[in-house]
Order: sequence, then C-alpha cells, then structure tokens
Amino acid sequence: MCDVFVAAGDSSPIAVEWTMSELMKNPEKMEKVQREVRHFFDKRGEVNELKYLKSVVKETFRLHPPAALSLPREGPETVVVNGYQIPSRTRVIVNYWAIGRDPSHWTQPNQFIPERFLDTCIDYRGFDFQLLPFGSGRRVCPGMNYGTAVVYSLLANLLYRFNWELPNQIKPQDLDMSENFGGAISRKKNLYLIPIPYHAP
Ligand code: HEM
Repeated sequence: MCDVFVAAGDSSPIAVEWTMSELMKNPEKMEKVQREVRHFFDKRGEVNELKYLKSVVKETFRLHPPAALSLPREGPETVVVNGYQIPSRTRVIVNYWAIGRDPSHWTQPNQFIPERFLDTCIDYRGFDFQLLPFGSGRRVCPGMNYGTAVVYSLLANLLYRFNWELPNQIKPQDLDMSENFGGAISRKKNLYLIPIPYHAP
C-alpha cells in the first residue's frame, strides 16, 4: 500500500500544472481548448467528445512526463536491442522523457503542438512506444485510469470556469518553463495565475 502512495505522489497535479503552463504560453491553443470545453459543457456533451482537450493532455504527457524514467527492469536472458547487446541480469532504466522528444519519432519535438494527435490513434496507454508517460508492459502504471481521470476533470473545470491571466505583466513567451530534476519532473518555479470567473452566456 505504501508503494502505491509513493508512486501516486503528485503526478496528476504535476501534469495539470504543466498543461496550464503550456496553454498560458500558447494563448491560441488555450482559446481553442476553452472553446471546445465550454461548447460541450454548455450543451451537456460527453467528456469523451473532448477531442482537442485529449490531444492537449497527450501533448503535455509527451513533453513533460511527470515520471521521466521507468522503474528498473532486469532481463533473465541476454538480448540484442537495436544492435546493443544487453547481458542477462543487467538493470535497464528507460528514459520516457527523451523518447517523447526524439526527433526520429516527432516533428518539431520541442514545440507544443496538440494538433499532432488529432488525426492519429497514438495513445499513452503503453502500446505506442514513442509515447510512454505511464510506462509499458507488466509494470505499467496501475494508477493510469485514475490518474488521467483526475487530470481531465481538474483541467475541464479549470478551463470551463475561469479565464486565466499571467501576473505582473509577464508575457506568454517569457513564462519560465524550467524543470526540477528528480523522481518526478515538476516545474522549477510554481505557476501563479490570475483566475477570472467565466459565466455561461
Ligand atoms: C498522471 C498520473 C501518473 C503518471 C504520469 C504515472 C506514471 C507512472 C510511471 C511512468 C510508472 C513506472 C512504469 C514503468 O516503470 O514502466 C508508474 C508506476 C506506478 N504507478 Fe503511476 N503514474 C501516475 C499516477 C498514479 C496513481 C494515481 C497511482 C495510484 C493510485 C499510481 C501508482 C503506481 C504504482 C503502484 C506504480 C508501480 C507499478 C509497478 O512497479 O508494478 N500512479 N507510474
């Protein structure tokens, strides 16, 4: 049980904070996702229909996987992967952060472009190896469904109920996106935003 609490940590809030950061940095994407969220909730749509919001979340997981590295794995047999021989019992740690920014899989890998997910079925559930924020295989994150439900419901509420502004006349392009180094990759500096309540017309 203790392992579950440690692993659950604050991954979902970290993902929400990165998503809001990327949206503040890209006001046109913020406008687009808020238009979608408000349209669906005002018309009492299904959360499943929030296609752009889902792409925004995938793109955030690609650029900012809250857990950058896999848990260590050890193979029982010697294997060759991409020409590299990995002897049996070697401990292997996979860098999910680097995979998400690998230019051989992603065009403009360091740019926040949620649209790249609109016309593909690439997902983060562990079957598409270029996007592994929850890992893959036997040790895939067991909290994935709960974690993503928290991320979606927090974001949908924040985006529906408020418009957001940066304090102290900070310009979107100047928003600091430095990362903390550690088990969970959070923002180095907290994100401070001014909420402005939205009232449905
Ligand atoms: C956005 C939220 C979350 C992210 C991005 C995330 C990500 C990850 C990653 C990358 C791993 C390592 C998988 C691997 O080594 O391949 C992991 C493992 C794990 N996660 Fe999560 N996680 C999240 C939320 C949660 C939640 C909410 C729980 C529990 C309620 C949880 C419980 C666990 C546990 C127990 C493991 C260890 C699994 C094992 O060793 O077999 N996670 N998670």
